[in-house]
Amino acid sequence: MDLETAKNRIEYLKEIIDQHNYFYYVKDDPQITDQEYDQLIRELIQLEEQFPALQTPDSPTQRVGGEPLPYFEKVEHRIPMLSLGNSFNAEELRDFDRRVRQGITAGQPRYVCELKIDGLAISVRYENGLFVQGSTRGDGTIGEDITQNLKTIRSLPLKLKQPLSLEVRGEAFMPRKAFERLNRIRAEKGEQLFANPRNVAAGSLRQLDPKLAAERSLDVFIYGIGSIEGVEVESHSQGLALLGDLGFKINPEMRAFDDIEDVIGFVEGWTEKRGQLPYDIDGMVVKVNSYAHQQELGFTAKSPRWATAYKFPAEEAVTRLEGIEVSV
Ligand SMILES: NC(=O)c1cc2c(=O)c3cc(F)ccc3oc2nc1N
Repeated sequence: MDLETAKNRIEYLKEIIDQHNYFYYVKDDPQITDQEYDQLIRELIQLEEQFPALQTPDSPTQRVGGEPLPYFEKVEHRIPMLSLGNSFNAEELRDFDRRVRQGITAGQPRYVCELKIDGLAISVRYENGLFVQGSTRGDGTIGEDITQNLKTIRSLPLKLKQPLSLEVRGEAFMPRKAFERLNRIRAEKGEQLFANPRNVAAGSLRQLDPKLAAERSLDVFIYGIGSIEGVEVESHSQGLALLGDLGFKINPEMRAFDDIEDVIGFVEGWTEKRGQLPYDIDGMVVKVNSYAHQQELGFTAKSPRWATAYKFPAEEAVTRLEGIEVSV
């Protein structure tokens, strides 16, 4: 095969494998069998080995990086990654609503409510549509560069559907089934079990060997735009729709409401239902939808005034201790 033919075949294979990655890992709706997929990947690996000059960083074969890193570089967030203030009950959500209404000068607030995924907050930067860097929140201003580990998360695109330059925020997590499978294997080996999926996700992404991260079946939901060039976005819901169109995995359970009483009904409804989800959530996030309203409301030293995390009441973890029941 000559270079030109190989170049065309490699471009075709990258495109088709990216599409099938999207269907399988982002839409959870595979269009071909695993065998057909593996055949495509194997052909691309062979062609890139035969024609090394044609291998590019955004190739699906580049997801599991090279050798373990000696340490993580530091990354300064251009837009600080803040943390959410908490609301613990309906009355505190009403207080949040009152503060929002006092803080905006025009219009009524519209709220977007999302599941609060219990994982590790990450920031991912794309330039002209290509994944260039991923980092942890760190202290909100300085995080750790975990690019090599984040590239192993198949639901995080290496190449966007449009060549945009932007920075997105999301939560990397371990699905509960993967967590249970991992602990079963550790139990068989007599190793200490992990306490919860969140610890495993954080631990897997903050260790230095990308091959280990690649084995942990991690996943991600993208929940916000840190910064974006060349596109006017006016609201959080519009931003999420754009992120979905670009190929990001967006959590489908978000809902928008105009009345805080409806927000309260929605978040309290999830207190019971959360056990049905294939991943852990530790609450709900309520955000003011309009970016103009968010701009007016601004931030405290460490949190946005336009969002709050509704924390579920602590689950009654009942343990049997020498025959008596205690709630912890
Ligand atoms: N864990 C989450 O599922 C989740 C977390 C955050 C944040 O931490 C967060 C922090 C901010 F300063 C602003 C918005 C945010 O929105 C968020 N939205 C989410 N869905």
